[in-house]
Amino acid sequence: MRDYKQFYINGEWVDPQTVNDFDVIDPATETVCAHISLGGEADVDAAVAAAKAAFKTYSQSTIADRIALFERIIEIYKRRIPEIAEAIRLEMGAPISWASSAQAYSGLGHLQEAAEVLKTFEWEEDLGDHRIFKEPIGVCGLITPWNWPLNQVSCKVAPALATGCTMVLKPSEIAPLSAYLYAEILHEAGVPAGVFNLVNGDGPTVGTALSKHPDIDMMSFTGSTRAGSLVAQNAAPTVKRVTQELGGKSPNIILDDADLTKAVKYSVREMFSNTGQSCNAPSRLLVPRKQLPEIEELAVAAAAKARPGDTAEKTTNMGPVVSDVQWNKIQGLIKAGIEEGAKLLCGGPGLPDGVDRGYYVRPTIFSEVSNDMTVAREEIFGPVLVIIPYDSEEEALEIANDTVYGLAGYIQTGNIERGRELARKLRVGNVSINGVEADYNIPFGGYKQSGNGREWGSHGFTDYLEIKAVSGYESA
Ligand SMILES: NC(=O)c1ccc[n+]([C@@H]2O[C@H](COP(=O)([O-])OP(=O)(O)OC[C@H]3O[C@@H](n4cnc5c(N)ncnc54)[C@H](O)[C@@H]3O)[C@@H](O)[C@H]2O)c1
Repeated sequence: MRDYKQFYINGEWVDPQTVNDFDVIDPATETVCAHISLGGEADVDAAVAAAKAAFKTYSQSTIADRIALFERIIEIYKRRIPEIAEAIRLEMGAPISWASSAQAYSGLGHLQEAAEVLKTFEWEEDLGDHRIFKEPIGVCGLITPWNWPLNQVSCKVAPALATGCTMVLKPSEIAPLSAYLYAEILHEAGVPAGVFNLVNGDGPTVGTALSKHPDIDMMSFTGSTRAGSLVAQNAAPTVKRVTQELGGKSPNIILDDADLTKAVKYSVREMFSNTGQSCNAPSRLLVPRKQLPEIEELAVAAAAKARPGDTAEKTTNMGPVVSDVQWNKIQGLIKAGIEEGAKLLCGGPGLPDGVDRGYYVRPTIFSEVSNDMTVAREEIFGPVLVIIPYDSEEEALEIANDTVYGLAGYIQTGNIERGRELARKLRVGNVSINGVEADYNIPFGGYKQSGNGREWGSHGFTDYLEIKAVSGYESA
């Protein structure tokens, strides 16, 4: 078993100031797969001091230097993909085929995109007698969750590095292994000492210390709405910028002109991917009431394709959920669905057939759900889909927007123009029509309690930049 107990501060691997070991659990086997250390305020102070000192020179580095740095990072990342995939499999239970493709490659995608954006990004513009400069904001505190571990790390570190910021990363203590490898990659690529620092730890200790720190200029947080709100509250006295990517309960509207077989197959597969643990999962399936019986039948058939099992096995397409805490929470929500009168189409409480260990959840679909039921309102973060019937497109839109969240929306239709019109009326940051996937160059983020700020691509640079207007550029 590898030792992951050190922190990466000022270009070196260092021991924590106080010993505080923590077990990382493989959720597929419920066994310890690694040990990390949980840091404290003193570790945060050392990392922030290193980042603050490094900002003086790194913020002045040339764009050509940063592009060359990204090229080195990308090469090393590619070489280490099999190790990264294995780390993600162990830390959060992604089946190896999924960990090697979607999960590991998402970290690479953000690096490649940032390198591309760097080549053409406009760092200044002239407005009459004035010049507007975009400058790195300073020292950034980055806090990430366990569900897409390197996707989240990379979509923060890449724009921070590209814009000339320095940073302290605190990955999820539940899934910290791939972030450790990421730090090794940055070290090998020659990221200057102090530019990137990693301190492991829990939210209430290290997360709070970062949020409150007077020498941190911005916090970029991804995780639950509960913790994101605490970060903002702790950051408020020092008036630092806070960007948040939080939870979701995203609607997926099947319109009455959709190809039902294709639409339902896609909708169920998309909901169950990553074992339902995606903030933008299409978790509320809104369907025309008159087509409900046919859709229910198609949905059950699609759910039968989910194969929960050994995460090391290439044919497994559904892993466990990340922890016993999440497993128990999901069981409670499934029971609430049954008690509140939703119709259970498949799945339900307990472990899937043939599984006797691991935090596996039965792929579950509820139908005849109304939007005020607990399963329609709360983010479940597991393989649980709810089907909500509607009687008109207006009603579908009303139900879709009737949530505190506003991260993503999905539309299935045979008429693309109709889908585009409806997309404009959804109060969400990202809409996918007919299964078109997001690209790394589009902005990603939410309306309402799903957060603020946008990550990914050139829009993602904005969160890490200050704007300076210099008057005195009048032409002679
Ligand atoms: N919108 C997005 O882009 C996006 C992406 C992934 C996950 N999520 C959301 O994340 C949640 C699941 O992740 P999770 O369970 O790891 O969430 P979480 O909020 O419990 O933890 C996320 C991170 O925040 C830290 N944290 C916890 N309490 C904190 C505090 N008081 N101060 C500072 N940091 C604190 C944790 O240690 C972890 O690193 C879901 O709600 C999901 O929707 C959102």
